[in-house]
Amino acid sequence: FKESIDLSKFNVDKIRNFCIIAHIDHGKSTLADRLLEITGAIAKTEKNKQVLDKLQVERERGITVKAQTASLFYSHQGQQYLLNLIDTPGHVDFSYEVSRSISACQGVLLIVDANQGIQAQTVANFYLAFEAQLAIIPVINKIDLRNADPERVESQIEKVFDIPREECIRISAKLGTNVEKVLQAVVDRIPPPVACPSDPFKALVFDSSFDHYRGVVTNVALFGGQVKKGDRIVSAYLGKTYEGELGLFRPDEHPTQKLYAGQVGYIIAGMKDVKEAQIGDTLHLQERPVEALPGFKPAKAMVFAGMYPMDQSEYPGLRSAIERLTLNDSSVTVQRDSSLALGAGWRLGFLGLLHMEVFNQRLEQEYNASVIVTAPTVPYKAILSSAKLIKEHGGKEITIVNPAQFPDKAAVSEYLEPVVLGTILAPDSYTGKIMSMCLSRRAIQKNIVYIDDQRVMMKYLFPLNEIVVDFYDQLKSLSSGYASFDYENAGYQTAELIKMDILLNGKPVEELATIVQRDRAYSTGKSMCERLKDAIPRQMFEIAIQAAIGSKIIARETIKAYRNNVLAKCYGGDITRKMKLLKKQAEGKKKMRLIGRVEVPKDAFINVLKRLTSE
Ligand SMILES: Nc1nc2c(ncn2[C@@H]2O[C@H](COP(=O)(O)OP(=O)(O)OP(=O)(O)O)[C@@H](O)[C@H]2O)c(=O)[nH]1
Repeated sequence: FKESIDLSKFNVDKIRNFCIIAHIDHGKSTLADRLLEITGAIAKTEKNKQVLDKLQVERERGITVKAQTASLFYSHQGQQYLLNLIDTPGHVDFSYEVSRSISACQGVLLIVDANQGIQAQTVANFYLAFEAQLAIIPVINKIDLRNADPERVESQIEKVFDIPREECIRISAKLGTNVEKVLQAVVDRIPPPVACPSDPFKALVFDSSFDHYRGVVTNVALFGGQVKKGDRIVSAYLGKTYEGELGLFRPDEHPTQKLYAGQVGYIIAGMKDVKEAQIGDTLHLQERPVEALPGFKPAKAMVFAGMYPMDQSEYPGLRSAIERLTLNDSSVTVQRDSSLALGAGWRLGFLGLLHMEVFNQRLEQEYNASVIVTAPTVPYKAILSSAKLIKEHGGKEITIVNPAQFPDKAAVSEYLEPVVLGTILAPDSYTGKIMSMCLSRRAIQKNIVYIDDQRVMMKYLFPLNEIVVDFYDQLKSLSSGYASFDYENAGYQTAELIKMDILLNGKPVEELATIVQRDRAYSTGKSMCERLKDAIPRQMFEIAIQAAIGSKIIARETIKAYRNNVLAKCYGGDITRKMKLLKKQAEGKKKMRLIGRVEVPKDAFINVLKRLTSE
């Protein structure tokens, strides 16, 4: 599809910018594919299934990670329209991407599965769109399913979102039923963008990606004026000047000579690093500066984990893989780190646990890197009381992402932990079980309502630390898969935090220090000692494994002494066999770390660090 497109004929009133929001698996990508087919952007073949889900991990997991954009041409009542579909990811961790996609739109298609009804992310996404004052078109999908119950879903939509049921469009994205009606609704119900063609060029950068050949591709929405190929463009954020190519996504890049007010497209301006393409930045012409649009708050990493190469010789390879991946995902923060046991590595910050898993999976799949990932932690804060430390840090408040930086209680007036507001939707028969699970995770109930005669919506304030590991899995399993969960950040609360050390024969093991909730210290300490006991082989002397808070020991395990004589296996005098065994033992030792006199195999660290908080 490479014919030249004359964009000048699309006045602002012929443009609609919209995105599709939905709970995971409710059919967003399938509907997007149908819209692309109907408008001729892609051919109708099996191969084109889920064109907007480009990454391998997306196809495999069936989730959208990175938002994509597509411009569609659509005739309605004798008029040609330019519809810009901005795809959005469908998981809690990526709600940041959803909100930035929304900022380039005037309306959304809110998809709800006709069988499953409203789920947690439907609610979260609805509020993002509602607060941004977008037109919301409710679409009930999968009406072809045998147990579809669109009536009931319409009642839920009326009750929870206060949208009249008559506004719902019932479709089957799979079969294409009523999809045309969706396009008509986009034209009829979503207002055109507010953008004045006679204003100076002003564009919002709402996303960016990295192309190995051409550098950074910025996705832009034009809030005013026009821009042509070769114009000198300035980024308001950095003040740098660029010159670039431009075009539309169809959904592949389709170069054009110009982009006009109200349109959505891309600019490739020779930026080398996505960090130059700040999301929320404003672009303008060099000779016509404009006032910058209100930007976004930068995405905040909420889950941190160490990443190390399996073997130090793989360090350079892993480094370049991480660099390349973060080029395309500016929400990952990277800091160099090193551990005595695991060698040189990084401490990476992610938006959430799934974000971390997806990143990890992409490292392995796309870059063939094998990595050790340590147990995730959340960013705690400390309010300092020691004048000396305040001076050192240049402020009272510090964020702690690494136990090694944990300031002593004597220098701190208050510790804080991040909290999130979680929404759970589930059939009411599971309410009791869910409530007691939430309670055991220190959650405070904020609200509970029935969205119909069988389904309950509960809101809880959770310490983030309590949901960062296996919360979602546990919720799914205790509700036989029927509960859904979403959360938004809700600031910080006071917490009783302490640093727990692990000692081997009295010597602290730096990489096993952890920050724990005071009343969890005992159980965490006990479980770490037990794990270490299993992971460290017996040695020639007794080994004491202890968990300690300051000088107080709170848990202990003992590994009995054992005479590890490898040569005992060789009876007779085969000297080469003896040499081989000795060499093997020496190699094994290289992979060990000596703590005091105790030899700890690398695997022991991996086992303890990896699974540490999963109980
Ligand atoms: N029966 C039926 N199945 C559908 C329909 N629409 C989508 N599906 C199926 O539902 C599953 C999820 O659809 P997707 O389009 O991948 O869902 P999604 O919302 O894009 O998922 P995320 O991108 O991860 O949020 C797929 O197996 C689709 O084939 C429909 O109208 N009817």
